[in-house]
Amino acid sequence: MASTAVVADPLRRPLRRDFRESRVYNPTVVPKNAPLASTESLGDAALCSRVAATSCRTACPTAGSDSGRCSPSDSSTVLDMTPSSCAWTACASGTCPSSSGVDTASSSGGSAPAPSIAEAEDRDLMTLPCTPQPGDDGVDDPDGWGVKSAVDEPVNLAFENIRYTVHTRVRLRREARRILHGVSGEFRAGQLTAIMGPSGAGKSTLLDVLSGYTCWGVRGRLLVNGAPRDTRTFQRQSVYIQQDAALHPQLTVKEAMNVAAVLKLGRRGPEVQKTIVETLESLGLLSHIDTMTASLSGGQLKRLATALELLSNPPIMFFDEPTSGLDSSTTKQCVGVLRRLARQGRTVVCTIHTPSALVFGLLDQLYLLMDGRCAYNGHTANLLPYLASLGLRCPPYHNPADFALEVTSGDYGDHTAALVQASDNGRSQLWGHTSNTHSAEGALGLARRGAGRAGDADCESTVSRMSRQSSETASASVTPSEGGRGRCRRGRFNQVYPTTFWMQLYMLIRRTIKRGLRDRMLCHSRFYIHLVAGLLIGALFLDIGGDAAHVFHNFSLLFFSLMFLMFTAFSAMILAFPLEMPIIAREHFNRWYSLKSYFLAVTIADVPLQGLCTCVYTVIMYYMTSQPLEPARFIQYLLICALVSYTAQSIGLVVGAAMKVEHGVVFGPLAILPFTIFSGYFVLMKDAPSYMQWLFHASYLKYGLSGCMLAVYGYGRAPLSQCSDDYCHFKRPEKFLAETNLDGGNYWLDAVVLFVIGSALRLAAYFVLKLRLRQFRQ
Ligand SMILES: Nc1ncnc2c1ncn2[C@@H]1O[C@H](COP(=O)(O)OP(=O)(O)OP(=O)(O)O)[C@@H](O)[C@H]1O
Repeated sequence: MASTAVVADPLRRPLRRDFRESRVYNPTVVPKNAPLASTESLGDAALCSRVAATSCRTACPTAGSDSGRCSPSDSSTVLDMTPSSCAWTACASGTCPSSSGVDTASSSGGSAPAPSIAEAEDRDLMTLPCTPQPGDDGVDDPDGWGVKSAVDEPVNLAFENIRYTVHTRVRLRREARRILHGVSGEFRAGQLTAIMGPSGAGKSTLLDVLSGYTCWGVRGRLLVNGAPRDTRTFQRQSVYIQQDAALHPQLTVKEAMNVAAVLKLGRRGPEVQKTIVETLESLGLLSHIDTMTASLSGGQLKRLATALELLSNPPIMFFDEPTSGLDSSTTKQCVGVLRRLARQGRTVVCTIHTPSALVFGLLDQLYLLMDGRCAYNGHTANLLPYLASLGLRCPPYHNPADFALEVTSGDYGDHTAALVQASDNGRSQLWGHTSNTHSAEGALGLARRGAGRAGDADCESTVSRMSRQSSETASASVTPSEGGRGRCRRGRFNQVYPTTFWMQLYMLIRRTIKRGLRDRMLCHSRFYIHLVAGLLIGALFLDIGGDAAHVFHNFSLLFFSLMFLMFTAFSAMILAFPLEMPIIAREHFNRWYSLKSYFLAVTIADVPLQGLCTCVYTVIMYYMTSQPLEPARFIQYLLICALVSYTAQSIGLVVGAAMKVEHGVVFGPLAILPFTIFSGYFVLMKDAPSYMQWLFHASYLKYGLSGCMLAVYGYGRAPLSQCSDDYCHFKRPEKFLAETNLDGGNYWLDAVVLFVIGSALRLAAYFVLKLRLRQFRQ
């Protein structure tokens, strides 16, 4: 009976309690020399209990069985398929959770309602003085996926009447489309909640909305620990790990963790290193600490994405399809990790597709969506009774998760109205709790103790309260809520980050340079392309620079060189943002850094490489083609080339920020071609129709070409000494400048205009990126 007290009052458990500690929660309750259940029987008992909640086929262990092994249930149980119809008996008398010891409603040795998987596991954990087993939440844990640290402040999240509308264009008409139709619910600390539903039901959308990732177009009420959600605080409390674990492939696990630690914790040192090691160890990644991210498996990538966000020990974690692409064993382990995170007092919410019966049993709460409405909101163990109450009986030998999806997909007819009504679109609390569940009551306890702001001593559901308030004020349906436009904008872009702007910039520049150096395609090949092109062009136009007979060829050479540098600089940049967008979205959303520091880092980090490439090409070409070997002229020429590269990079940044890779590759060159036409090389400005001459002023390449020509031929250059023809009309350089309409030019003005255009475009690229990021999240 001692253990009864423990289980009956889970609220007394300390908040900062390691999951493993729960096994010996109250050592005084259980005598030291109490008989222990065998490892085997415990494992089987846990397994039996898990299956009990999901499928009664193998749920009911033989009453009084010492072995504790599962035995097939009788046919009536099979047909009934409701967990409550299953008998639950202790697996090993005296040590395992006896019915009398756990549930006061069930008498010793008699039949008691079958616990859910969560109940059974937690019962095991809370009452048994057993030796810690691998996978102490009931999941086999060969990799040691235990998670150690508990949260400081648990957080309950409630939402009421959430509506989300998107605006799409159909045949040039803007049409509003409602994705979420006034759903409500509550996700509690200490529980693992899964959002399930058929494809397109709105699972990811709901997660996006609840996490704050999507906020434009959202209406409804969101409460955190009973108080209206404060976006900034919530950002600090929560992390969102999206479906595709977008990570930098060129970093090792350790490097990725180090960057995350500095940016998320704002400090380094031995303490932080210890945290990193512990986090990696707890997620089974320590042995891969020096592995490049690109070499990690899908499951390891997802774990790394979790580890990165776990560093800041957030009390709320959102996971979008964390098990997608994983095999059944890894899926089980992955959900086991989420469950452990929840057991440490976190609110863990994930979307999941067709979980197996075993995985389904690891979930605490289920939020079932169909067509943007809530079909069920309650404990996983109550799902089948709930459906049965609506006349939807799960066929024998069927996975309850599959059955729920079939029902919501319409395989058994259209039950949308009945399901939405029965769940009151998520408001109903009828199915939320099972008696004696660690999860539910534990969460309530956490909420009571940790969430003082809620001040909700009588455990009245936040949703119920919100509903009541809504009906009292009768304004819920029209009140622009926390998700409203203005709040959304302010909240997202004026965040407070754990580190200063300069530290973010420093870390991001370091990371970008490191990645760049390891990216052979973008870094090494870029360098060699410039080297080879310099040699080729130098060989083709060998020694023509000082020959008055080849002034026009030299003009073409200088123009081509500008074009070459322009295209290479542009091409390198159009890929920068589109490929990184998922990473930027995740890291920026999870408060690693501001967009400003990221943008600046990306643009600064490319300067050394682009500068080196420009120098390599220019030096080789300049020397081989015998341009004037005067330091001032060479420096002026190099500067103009660098400024053209800078401006072309800026255009690449604008295109990269505005378009997807595939669009950028097609439309990008079109964005820079007009600059070449209006550069003054093909048609002189004075020869163009007067109504088109302004376009020459808008072409930055015109300033580049003018600057180059002035650097090479301008400012009183002496007549060319060489003339390989009988007659050389342009022996005097100023004559050629006059011919090309460049004689009145000013080198420094060209340089300044180029710099201004390049900088203005960069600023534009920043705002385009900001806009794009916003669209990316819609
Ligand atoms: N920005 C948007 N514009 C137009 N429609 C959208 C937008 N976002 C979501 N939708 C639509 O809303 C519905 C729900 O999308 P969501 O991605 O949330 O579904 P889901 O349940 O997560 O699906 P899946 O399981 O296939 O990932 C889909 O029909 C989708 O096409």
